[in-house]
Amino acid sequence: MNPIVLENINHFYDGRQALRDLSVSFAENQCTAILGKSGSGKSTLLQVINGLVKPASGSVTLFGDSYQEDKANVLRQKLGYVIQGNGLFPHLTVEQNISISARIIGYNKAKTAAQVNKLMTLVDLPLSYKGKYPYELSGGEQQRVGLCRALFLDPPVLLMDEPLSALDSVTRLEIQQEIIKLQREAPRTILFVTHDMREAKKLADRILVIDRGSIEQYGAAETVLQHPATAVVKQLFEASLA
Ligand SMILES: Nc1ncnc2c1ncn2[C@@H]1O[C@H](COP(=O)(O)OP(=O)(O)OP(=O)(O)O)[C@@H](O)[C@H]1O
Repeated sequence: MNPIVLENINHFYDGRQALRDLSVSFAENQCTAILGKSGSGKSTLLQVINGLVKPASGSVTLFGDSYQEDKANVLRQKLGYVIQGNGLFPHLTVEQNISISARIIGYNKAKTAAQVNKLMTLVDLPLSYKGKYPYELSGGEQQRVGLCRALFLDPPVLLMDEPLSALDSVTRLEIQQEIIKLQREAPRTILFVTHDMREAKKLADRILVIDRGSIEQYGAAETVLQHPATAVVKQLFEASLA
């Protein structure tokens, strides 16, 4: 069973169509890069999957369940979500940011601390940063904290919306390596939005290209990169590598 299945999704903002009869499913433990021009619907697609956006029509099935069945909270716990610019709470410390969902699941102090330590170590954040506030961290460190927060409940699905786009190329490379390491040690289903073809090539098993809310091409990363199916995909790849 594929953990994420979308069928005939349509969504509109102020009458403008953002997703257009989109049907797609994502296989367990595969990493998919979502590519497309600005405004093509990539973020909306992730938000439909995590239940932040309720589509005008169509169905979203996660692990065999839909959001309609009063299971939204349980479903959301299966999804880690990392956004561009990290979305950390400025008034909370690194430790508090990472463990914000501890209460939902009823972790005690010891379990919470152990999970924070484990995740910070995994992404190479010094444990001495636990008491720091986001403004005291660099952009790359903040992004790592965002990643730890998304992974706190050990979700089987990780959704990342341009997690590395604001970072310098060295930090970007480091966090890409950490994502690869994470995926090797504890594979999960990852969907990440990126504008960077090299990043897609490095991290993704599969590539999904969307344009004006519809799927332009979806397949194994190598196949899509070597054989762009349409002029839109070709143009996107050329622009990204220029
Ligand atoms: N909250 C909103 N209210 C109104 N329109 C929106 C909203 N969110 C997105 N849109 C519009 O829906 C379309 C798809 O937006 P979306 O953010 O999903 O695209 P995207 O591919 O992620 O873009 P980008 O690469 O620039 O982040 C765009 O035309 C956008 O302007």
